[in-house]
Amino acid sequence: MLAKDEEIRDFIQQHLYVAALCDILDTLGYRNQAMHQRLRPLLPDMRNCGFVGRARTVRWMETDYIVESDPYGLEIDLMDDLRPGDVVVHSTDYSGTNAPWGELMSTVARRNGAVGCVCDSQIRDAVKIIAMGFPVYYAGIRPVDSQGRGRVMAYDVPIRCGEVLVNPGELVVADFDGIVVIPRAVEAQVLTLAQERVSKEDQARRDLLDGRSLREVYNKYGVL
Ligand SMILES: O=C([O-])CC(=O)C(=O)O
Ligand SMILES: [Mg+2]
Repeated sequence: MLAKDEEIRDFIQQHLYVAALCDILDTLGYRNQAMHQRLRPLLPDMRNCGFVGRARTVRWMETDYIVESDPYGLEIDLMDDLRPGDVVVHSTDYSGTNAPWGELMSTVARRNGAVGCVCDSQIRDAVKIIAMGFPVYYAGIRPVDSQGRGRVMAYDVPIRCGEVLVNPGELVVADFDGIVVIPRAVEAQVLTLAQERVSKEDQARRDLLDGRSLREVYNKYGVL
């Protein structure tokens, strides 16, 4: 991530959360930016299971053969090309035939500075990834290698993951509630509006604890 991106990441981590970002995207007409609820965090610490980073997208294709000359192909090239602040985002594997993410992928990703992975497919080496503390969101756990089952057709291309179209470089924010993808065109606007939203929620919470009715508080701040 660039210095500016590091500031964005710190700002989101300190002040925002996924639900607030989703509400702001709703108001801007982007109502389908939250990934499907099948994608859940692997890390058991619900306060520290997420991440903020930029999408490195991976488009998979199911296969039933091994390419003997280079069984992993572009999958290896992408991993070696990861940079600080990246989030690896794998396209959906509805059949769940393949586990492209595991402990070694987590190891190289972290070493290269990547902050997380969304694998809308299977993962393996789950206990070892938890021990490492690398944030992964996954659709299932299954101990089968990708070799001969799936192949990366391209990376850094638009993909579908968790029923959301993800473009390379888009901001991906994950916490215990789930994962949201913020389109580039509205990124700055979303961050500003989400901050206002959070401060309204803070005021609403205070008023509720002071004994005001939900109707009164909702009428005053317009947030829920
Ligand atoms: O082999 C794979 O693709 C996944 C895996 O086990 C690892 O990353 O350690
Ligand atoms: Mg492994």
